[in-house]
Amino acid sequence: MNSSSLAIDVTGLRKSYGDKLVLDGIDLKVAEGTIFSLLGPNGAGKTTAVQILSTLITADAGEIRVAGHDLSNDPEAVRAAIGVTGQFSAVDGLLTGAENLIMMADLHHLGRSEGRRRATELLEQFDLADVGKKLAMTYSGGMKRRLDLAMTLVGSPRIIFLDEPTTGLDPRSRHGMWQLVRELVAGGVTVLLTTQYLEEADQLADQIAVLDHGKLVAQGTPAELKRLAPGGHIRLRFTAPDEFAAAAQVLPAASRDDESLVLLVPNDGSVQSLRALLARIDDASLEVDELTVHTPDLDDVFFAVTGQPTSHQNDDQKVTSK
Ligand SMILES: Nc1ncnc2c1ncn2[C@@H]1O[C@H](COP(=O)(O)OP(=O)(O)OP(=O)(O)O)[C@@H](O)[C@H]1O
Repeated sequence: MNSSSLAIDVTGLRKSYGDKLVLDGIDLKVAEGTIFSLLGPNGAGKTTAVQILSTLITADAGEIRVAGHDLSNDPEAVRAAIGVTGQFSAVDGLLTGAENLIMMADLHHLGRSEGRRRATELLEQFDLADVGKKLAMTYSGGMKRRLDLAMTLVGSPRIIFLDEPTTGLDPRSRHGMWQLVRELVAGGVTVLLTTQYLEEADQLADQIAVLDHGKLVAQGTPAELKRLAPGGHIRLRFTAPDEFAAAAQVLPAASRDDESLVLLVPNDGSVQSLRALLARIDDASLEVDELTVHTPDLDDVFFAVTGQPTSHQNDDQKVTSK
């Protein structure tokens, strides 16, 4: 990749706290106008990486360029090009949404009328126009996150760091944030996103780097990473032992769990192969209690590359016959 088209270009980044090595020589290449996700469990070093790239703390070693500027020589230029939304919100609960935005506009020296114009525009864009005159402390978690992101955008940054932007949000607010992030990138902004949610990285990221114990253990597009994981299967659960035994005869490739009356049939998750399996079940007049399709997802990748399961390993799509 041509280094001039990289929004973030990091080589050999290292950081220790005392004798604890937090980042052990990581490389990150983030193309302009893309979403790059740094994915990892708690304590992997994600926040430390964002703090370094956004000039809040210094690295022990490494070459870092952000928006074309060398971070150690020209941190001011880096600061002018970036916006950061962290785990700790910049929102002041005792100000209204509009006042929070105007305060940011003042910090960016936008001038009074331009500041108001920008605040109104951002309240609209972030679906906060109705509550713009209410105190931010009355906002829901999702609304506060949206306001926080809107405040980051007041200075029109080209690169945005989002540190775990949806942690603690309900699914609806999480989807709302994802949509906003997609819109920002469609407008040409580059996003570096840290998350511990595999689904979030899968939904948003063009490129994902998996960070574990301060090292990058895998990197690629979501599709490339999924190829690292073992294949998918269809899980069939039966209530009647004789149905289970008959099904095991009909589907000899399946691995069986006699105790829970479950068969795992290797399957690529395509509609075609699912249809073929259902036809075989139908032909043999088998009574299946529950059918679950398990396609390899980033959870499997995570497990494959870190050896640790994630907290939401069993979120498969279930189809129950009752
Ligand atoms: N100021 C500090 N002093 C000492 N150790 C620190 C400091 N900041 C972070 N650490 C340690 O560095 C490691 C990485 O922390 P970091 O916050 O970067 O992880 P993370 O991947 O962002 O996790 P989380 O999702 O919990 O924020 C942790 O073990 C943490 O305890």
